Order: sequence, then structure tokens, then C-alpha cells
Amino acid sequence: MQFTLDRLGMIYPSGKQALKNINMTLEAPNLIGLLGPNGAGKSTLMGLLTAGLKPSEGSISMNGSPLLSQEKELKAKLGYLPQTFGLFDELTVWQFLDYMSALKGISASKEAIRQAIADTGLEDKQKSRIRTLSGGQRQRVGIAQALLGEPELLILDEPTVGLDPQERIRFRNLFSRIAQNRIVLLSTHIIEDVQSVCNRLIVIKDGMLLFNGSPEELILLAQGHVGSFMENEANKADSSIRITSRINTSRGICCRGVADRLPGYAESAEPTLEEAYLFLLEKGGSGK
Ligand SMILES: Nc1ncnc2c1ncn2[C@@H]1O[C@H](COP(=O)(O)OP(=O)(O)OP(=O)(O)O)[C@@H](O)[C@H]1O
Repeated sequence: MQFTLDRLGMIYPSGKQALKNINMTLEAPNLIGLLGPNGAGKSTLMGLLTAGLKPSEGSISMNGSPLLSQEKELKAKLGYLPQTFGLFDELTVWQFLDYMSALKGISASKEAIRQAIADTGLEDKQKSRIRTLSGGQRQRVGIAQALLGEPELLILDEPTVGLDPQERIRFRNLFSRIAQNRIVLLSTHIIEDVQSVCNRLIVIKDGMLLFNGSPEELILLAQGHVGSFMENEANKADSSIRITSRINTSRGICCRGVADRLPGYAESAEPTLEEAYLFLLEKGGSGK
């Protein structure tokens, strides 16, 4: 399965340009992390890929043909967790997933539901009404409906929101397993979610593609732009460095930060993925 985005742009009827000139290819297998600050255009990009939105500029093709002429085929291949979604509060978890399976036209629905419930750890909640679930449990039901029928393309808009750290780890591992033979695209603000599991990162800001590559390539971009220094040794007049962390040590507060040109008092340090991402956002970056 392959998607090609060609000069893709989106202008909402309000006149807001949410995406500009996006060019990229997404192919299986891939676990792709979609990163960007609030309002960057991540949900808009996901809306276009799921054909819920129609592009105002450029196009998307699926396996070489226009996506919008293959909406039925796309729906059969797609599992989608939107940022906000409605659950039917009076249904039980099983009933809701049964209903979603029917909408998706899944034939062996019992097995598909059982698998989705097992993958999301909802076994002991399958007979509970959705209104009685916690926020994190509801999010898991949202993920479960996206997983139904083993879709070839899984698009997850902030799937780990509301999940506790243990659950986040569980889902990271699950997404990583699923992505072995399909495309999983997940948006998040949490770098830990993409670190170690995503083999590819896409960063957008103000509707523009800033980066499209591996986590290692992103870290390389920030090499020489991350420094550490003791706070009491810093020259306060030189504020060119943006502090990313402050840690108490026996010698005082040790700071790390990113800068286009490191000030003399900072010692160059190996960038973390989070620092590389912050550096890219500060700098504006260059797409690939
Ligand atoms: N239906 C809409 N009508 C008009 N403008 C919209 C609409 N939906 C989104 N926007 C605007 O388009 C831009 C991109 O929004 P989008 O929701 O795609 O960003 P995002 O990266 O998903 O943000 P967040 O991380 O906050 O969820 C924002 O400026 C937003 O205000």
C-alpha cells in the first residue's frame, strides 16, 4: 500500500490555510510519528488521508490512483481514531464494537472484536456500558474500534491522550507490532511515544513540512546545536540558547539547551530526540 501526496494544500472555508505544498510518500511497512505544535495541521493532514476532508490544492493518490475515486476501497482498508470521537454511552463495549464491525462490513466480526478487546486490554470491561468507563478506558475503546478487522492503514490522532504511563507503553508496543506489515500513522505531542518505536518522523509547523526522515536523521540535524552548562557560570547577557532542561546537582543547577550557535560557556552535548525536535521547531528546519 502506498500513498503519494503531491503539492497538497488545505484552505478551510474560513480562509485559514492549514496545509501548504506537502509532498511525500507513505508506504507499508512503516510506523510514522506525526509531530508538530498545536495548530500545525496534523489533524487536517489525517482528515485528508482518510478522505474526510477534500484538498483545496494538490492531490493524494493511493496505489497510483486518485484517493477520492477510491473512497470505498479506502474505507475497507482504514482504521481511524479521530481526535474527538463519539461513543454510544448506553451500549456496552462489546455492543459498540459489534456495531462498528457492522458499519465496516467485517465478516468474521466476533473474532475481530475479541482480538481488538484483547489488544486493548478491555477484557474485563467488555460487558460494561461505555458511560461507566474512565477517560483512559474510553480512549482504549476508540483505539479498539480503529483496530477492528486488521486495517492496512491505521491513522491515530493522539492515541495516547489520557492513558497512564503503563498503558502508553502497552500501546507503543502494540503499534510497533501492528506496523510490521502495514502503515501506522500516529500524531502525538509526547516524544517518548515516537522515540524507539517509530522508524520515521514527519514534523509539520504552520502547515509546512519541516522534516521527513528517521529519528536518527533528526538527531543528526541538531548535532553541535545542543549544549550543557552550569547555570551559575552562564553569561546572562547572552540569551541565544533556549533552555530545554534544568537539573539540580551537588554543584548547582545543570542546564541543557539548544541554539543555532552555542554560546562560549556551553559545552556541546549529544542531542536527545526531544532536543532535536525543539531545535528543528526553533530553526524552522528543512524538508527532505
Ligand atoms: N474546520 C476548520 N475551520 C477553520 N479552521 C480550522 C478548522 N480545523 C482546523 N482549523 C485550523 O487549521 C489549523 C490546523 O489545525 P489542525 O487541527 O489540523 O492542527 P493540529 O496540528 O492537529 O493541532 P493540535 O495539535 O492542536 O490538535 C489551525 O490553525 C486550526 O485553527
